[in-house]
Amino acid sequence: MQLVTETPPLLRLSGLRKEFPSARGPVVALEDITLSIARGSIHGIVGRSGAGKSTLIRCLTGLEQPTSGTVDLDGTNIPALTGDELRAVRRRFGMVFQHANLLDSRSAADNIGLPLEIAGWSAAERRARVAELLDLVGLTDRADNHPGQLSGGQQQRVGIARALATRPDILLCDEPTSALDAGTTRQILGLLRDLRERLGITVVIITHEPSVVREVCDTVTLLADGRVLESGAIGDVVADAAGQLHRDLVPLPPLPLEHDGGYIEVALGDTRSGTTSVDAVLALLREGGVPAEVAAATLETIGGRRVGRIQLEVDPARTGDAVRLLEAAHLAPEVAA
Ligand SMILES: Nc1ncnc2c1ncn2[C@@H]1O[C@H](COP(=O)(O)OP(=O)(O)OP(=O)(O)O)[C@@H](O)[C@H]1O
Repeated sequence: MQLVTETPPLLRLSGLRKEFPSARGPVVALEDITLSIARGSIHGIVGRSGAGKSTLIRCLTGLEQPTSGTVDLDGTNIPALTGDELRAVRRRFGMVFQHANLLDSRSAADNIGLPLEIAGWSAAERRARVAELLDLVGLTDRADNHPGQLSGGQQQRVGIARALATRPDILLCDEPTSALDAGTTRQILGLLRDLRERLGITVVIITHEPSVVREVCDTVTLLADGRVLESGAIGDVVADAAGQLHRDLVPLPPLPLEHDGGYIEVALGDTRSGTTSVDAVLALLREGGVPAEVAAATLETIGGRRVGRIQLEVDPARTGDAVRLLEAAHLAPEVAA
């Protein structure tokens, strides 16, 4: 983790703004986006629908011209490029999508080789590279299968191999596991981590799934309404008990459908405000004269940091007292609605 955050950024976005014209005036899709992505890191971009994730990716890859700001890739400002230079820089990005969108008429090997054909590689060079790529994604024995003979996870592996064919520096993955079940998702995330280790490639993952970020990302950016709301190393963002990413990445089970309002949530573990245990929270409330019970709790290691959340049930008439006691101890309580 330390190594990843200390290496110089491969991508640096600065003051990025994107406006779209519309009949009702300009729509601001991105506003003052400044963030860095370290070489060899796995960076997650999260945010609700409409937050600006797709627009950001399109600006990164030069498919969309930002209204202002810079996208610096290794010292090259992508929005300033045109023609051949822009086409060359686009080849430094490999794209993986939710659905692999493979050609049914072609075998796995021939799907993987397609970008090499387009780039003018000879048949012999293609064969050697495709064999390497099939091995890299663990599909050597499936080379001759057509997409219809492959599972969803295997198809996604072919999609990843195809994205890596021309040796890009950055693998941009747009919701790569959204169409997959939990087990297959873990395998694909394991593959992405493995590729980063073996190839040193930088991976950017757009996702709405907090579990993806928890499992595989070193750093993360939360977008909301076109702005960066939070950004940083996973261990740091989960330690900010008042932050949105802390709540998203350290989930608790939902509250009972019908309840009388006596539920309070508090961060546990090694947060920025100190270390908190379940026992300490319960003792604090008991000593303050507000009995509480644990309705749910979670504690896990994320980004090398032990963090969690606890859901407390208190007498609804004493919720305010409980909140005051917890606030006095700097525990950032939240009354669960
Ligand atoms: N070509 C366009 N013309 C006008 N408005 C656009 C255009 N593209 C995006 N927008 C607007 O910009 C904002 C950000 O959209 P964007 O598609 O980047 O969000 P997103 O986070 O990728 O959402 P989703 O997860 O649903 O794909 C939205 O308000 C959207 O309506």
